[in-house]
Amino acid sequence: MSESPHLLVMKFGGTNMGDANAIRHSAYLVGRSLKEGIKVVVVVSAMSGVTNQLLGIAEAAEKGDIANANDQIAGLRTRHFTAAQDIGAAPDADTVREIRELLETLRQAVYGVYLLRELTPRSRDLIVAFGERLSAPLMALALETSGQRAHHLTGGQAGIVTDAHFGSARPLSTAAGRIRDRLSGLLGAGLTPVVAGFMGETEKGAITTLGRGGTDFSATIIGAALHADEVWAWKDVDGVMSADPRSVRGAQNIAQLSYGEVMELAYFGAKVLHPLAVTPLQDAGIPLRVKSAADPEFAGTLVTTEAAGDGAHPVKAVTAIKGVSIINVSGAGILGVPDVVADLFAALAKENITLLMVSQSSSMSNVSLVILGSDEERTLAALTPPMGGRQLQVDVQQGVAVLAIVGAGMRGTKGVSARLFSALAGDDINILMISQGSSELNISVAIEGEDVERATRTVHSAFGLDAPVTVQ
Ligand SMILES: Nc1ncnc2c1ncn2[C@@H]1O[C@H](COP(=O)(O)OP(=O)(O)O)[C@@H](O)[C@H]1O
Ligand SMILES: N[C@@H](CC(=O)OP(=O)(O)O)C(=O)O
Repeated sequence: MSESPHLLVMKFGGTNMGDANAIRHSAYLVGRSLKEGIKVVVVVSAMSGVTNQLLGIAEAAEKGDIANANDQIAGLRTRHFTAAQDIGAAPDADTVREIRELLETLRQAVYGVYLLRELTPRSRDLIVAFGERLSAPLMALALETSGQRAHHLTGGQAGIVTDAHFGSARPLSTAAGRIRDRLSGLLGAGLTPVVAGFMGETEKGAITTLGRGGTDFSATIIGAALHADEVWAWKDVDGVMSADPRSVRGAQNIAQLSYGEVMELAYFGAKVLHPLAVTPLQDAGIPLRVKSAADPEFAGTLVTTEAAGDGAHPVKAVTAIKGVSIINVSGAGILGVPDVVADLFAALAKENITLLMVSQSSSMSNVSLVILGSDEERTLAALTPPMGGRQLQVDVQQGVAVLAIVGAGMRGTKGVSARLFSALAGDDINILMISQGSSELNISVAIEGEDVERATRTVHSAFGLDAPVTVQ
C-alpha cells in the first residue's frame, strides 16, 4: 500500500465472531482504522460452529427428528441472546428483537423441511445462511456500543446477486454494480456497512451460499466491486502458514504469496482461505492481507500479483486433503480410444465434480481420477452408464489423501520432485499417484490416508520450512 488507504474491506471468521469478547475485539480492530479516517466495509461469518450446527438441524428435520432440531434452535437462541446482552443490548433492544425474529423464521423453515421430509440444496442454503444473518447484527451492535455508526445487511441486500447453484453459487456480472449502488450511499453517509458473509441471493430473491469458508469470497467480491485499497481477512492464525499449524508445530508464517500460489494452496486443502477468494482481486491487483486478530501489529501474509521469495526456498508450503478417493477406469472400451477421456471429463463436468488429480497410462488402457470422497457417489453414478456404448470397468480406492507442495520458486528449479520423492521414500511412504501442473506452482501426490500427517511433517522439514529452533 503506497499511500494511506481510503477504503478497506475487513472479514472476520467464525473464531473472531465466537462470543461477545471476540466480537468486541473484532469491532475494536475495525474502530482502529475508522479512527484513522479510513472507511471500512465489514464482512462477517457465523459464530464458530454455527454453520455445522445449522446443517445438523436441517438434517435432523429431514429425518423427522423435529424435537432435536428445535432443541438446537433453542441453543442458538441462548448463544446469540447471551452475546447480544454481553455486548450491551437491553432486553428490548432492536438487536434482540431482530435475533428473535430471525430464529422464528428459521424455525418455520426447518418445520417445512420436517413436514416434507425433504432437504433440497435450496432449502439447505436458506437454513445455513441464518448463521451469518444472526451474527451481522451482533457486529453492528458492537460497533455502535464502541461509538461507531453501523448498518447491517444480508449478502443479497449488499448486492451479492448470484447464479442458482445452491451450495456453491457464483456472483453474476451484475453484482459489482449492485454492490456499489447498495454500499456507496451508506459509506458516503458515514455508516460502516456490516455484511453477512457466505451468502448471496438469486435474481428471484432465493438465498444462496458460496461454499464452505465462503465469507472470504464475499469479502473479496465486495472489495473488487468497490475498488477497495485492500481486503483484510482477520484470522486466528498469524497469516497463511507453511503448513496447517494444527498438524505441523514448526509451521511458519509466509510473508508474501501470489494470487496463484494461494489458489493452489486453498485448492489442495489449506482451509485458511476459500479456493476462489482471490479471483475477484486479480484483475485489479487489489492486495489481500491475512492478519492475526490476536496480534494486529504483525504484518501477516500479503497476497498480491508478485510471488516474491527468498530464492532458498522453492517450496513455500505443504498442504493436504484427506478423505479422497481414487477412481480407476479401465476395460476394453478404453483401450486405444483417445476420445474416451473427453467423454469422462464431460460426464464429470456436468455433475460439477472437482478433479484433484488425473493420470492416464501411456498405453491408454486406464485413467485414474482423484476426487473428494464426498463426490464419490455422484462420480460413480456419472460413470456407470456405458459411455458412448463402451463398457468400462470402474474401481474405487477409498481412504486416500492428496499432499501438495506449493511455491512459484519451483518453476525452472531442478531437483524439487526428487527431493519430495526421496523424503517420502525415506519415511517409508508409498506414492499412489503423481501430478505436476504445467504452471509448476505445485506438485501433488496421492498417498494412503493414514500416512498423511507424518508425510506432511516429513516433507515440511525436507524443504527447510520448519521454524528455526531458538536456543535460550
Ligand atoms: N497453510 C495454512 N495456514 C494457516 N492456517 C491454515 C493452513 N492450513 C490450514 N489452516 C487452518 O485454517 C484455520 C483458519 O481458517 P478458518 O478457521 O477458516 O478461518 P476463519 O474462520 O477465521 O476465517 C487455522 O486455524 C488453521 O488451522
Ligand atoms: N460460516 C461459513 C462461512 C465461513 O466463511 O466461515 P469461516 O470464516 O468461519 O471459515 C462456513 O462455516 O463455511
